[in-house]
Amino acid sequence: MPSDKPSDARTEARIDARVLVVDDHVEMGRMLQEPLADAGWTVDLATGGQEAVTLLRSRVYDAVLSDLRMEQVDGLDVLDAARAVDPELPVLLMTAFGGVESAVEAMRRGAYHYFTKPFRLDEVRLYLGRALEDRRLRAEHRALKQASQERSGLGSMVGRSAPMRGLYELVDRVAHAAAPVLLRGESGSGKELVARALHFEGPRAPGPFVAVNCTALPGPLLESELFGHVKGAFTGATSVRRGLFVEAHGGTLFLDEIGDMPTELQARLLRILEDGEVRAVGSDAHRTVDVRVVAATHQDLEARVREGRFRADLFYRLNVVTLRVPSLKERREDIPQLVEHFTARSRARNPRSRVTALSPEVVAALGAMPWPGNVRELENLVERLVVLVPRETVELEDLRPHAPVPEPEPHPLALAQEGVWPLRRLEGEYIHWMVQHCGGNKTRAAELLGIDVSTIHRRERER
Ligand SMILES: Nc1ncnc2c1ncn2[C@@H]1O[C@H](COP(=O)(O)OP(=O)(O)OP(=O)(O)O)[C@@H](O)[C@H]1O
Repeated sequence: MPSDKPSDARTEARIDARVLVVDDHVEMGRMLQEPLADAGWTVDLATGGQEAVTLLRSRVYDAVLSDLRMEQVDGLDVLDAARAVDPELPVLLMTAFGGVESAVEAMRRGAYHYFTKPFRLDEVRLYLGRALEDRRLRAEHRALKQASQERSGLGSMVGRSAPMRGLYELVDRVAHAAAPVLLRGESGSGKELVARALHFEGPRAPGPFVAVNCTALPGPLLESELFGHVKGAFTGATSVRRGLFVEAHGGTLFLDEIGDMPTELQARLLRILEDGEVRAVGSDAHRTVDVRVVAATHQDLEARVREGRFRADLFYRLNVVTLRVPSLKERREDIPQLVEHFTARSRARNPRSRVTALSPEVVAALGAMPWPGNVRELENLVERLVVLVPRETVELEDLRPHAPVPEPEPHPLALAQEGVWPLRRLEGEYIHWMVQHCGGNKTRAAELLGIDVSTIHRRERER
């Protein structure tokens, strides 16, 4: 039986939609057309199932309202045709009293709702409105999900330098494999971003991405956080905890700072990686989970293995696929693009800021800084400038209080004034000066010098 009338207010909202009404009695179709058009929808009429099927294949509809019993092509055929062109297209059927059996069959095949004749027009309008609203919400949800995936996939990573291009290629390949991954790289270089990209670029994207920092919790807490615990497993375990491995089922578990994981937990982690079975603290039962582990570290894991602080067997298991995330120093040419990206992001977060850009001198100075804290440090500095500088363009004097701006190197011509330098030496010094002047961006320096970037690399080696 059709359920009770929907009473929710959301059906009141007007939605721009195109509805197909199907009935082989023209008058019946016309009778429905007007009130539905009054509700704000565009209504097409099909006189019979055959015409409806043709229309469905040639136009995009948002909902179908069809009579169930029709000559030749009936409502069930219309339903099948509608679902073949768009499995989410809501189909509502009208049936005479006595046709309930086929209406039930229609519901089984995916119809949204059925009305038993005689029905009231406001009832049809209400259910149709609800179907359209559900469809709109579903589309909206899909769009949001896709946008958030793009934000989390490779699309969220900034930088076109050679090391980053190499990394993207590897991420793309590794995302589709099942083996655990070890990410290595300095603190703040973007390891978590890479872990997310591995998740969202691969087949596990619809599943959960769960991140945990192994240094954030003391051993026993980390253990129950990861593997879960049963009620009463230890003092204070007043409720059941599923654990992050179970939460990440079907997805990815990101174990940040794996080098700091206590050795007892390392043994348990190894067992899960080997047989996929998790046992909650205080429980005898095992649960099989399907989780891809991505671990990250900025430490020298080989040294920790030698010191007996990291299990060699776990290290070998994790080290099958290793990706190295380059430090910011190794990809200085990405700094201008990162600066632009973080400026735009900070502006969006601080709408009262007047800053729209950093001057080319500031960008060049940022390009020459050492960046021990990598991208995170650059991101924080840009945010500070966007919040604090009361001008549209950030100049060098704005930067000085916030960062150790390197003194510009003297121009080689000034140095050479004292004596005579062979032309080749002057050329070498000039190339070096230009690279510094461009904040380490060799591509830009090569452009300004009118030479190939490989010449810069060669001359630097000779220097
Ligand atoms: N290529 C990149 N493009 C854009 N933003 C980046 C990039 N790399 C890093 N970031 C940003 O820099 C910050 C630090 O990155 P992330 O947390 O991924 O580093 P991490 O290597 O995991 O650091 P830690 O070792 O300290 O955990 C984040 O805000 C991240 O969004």
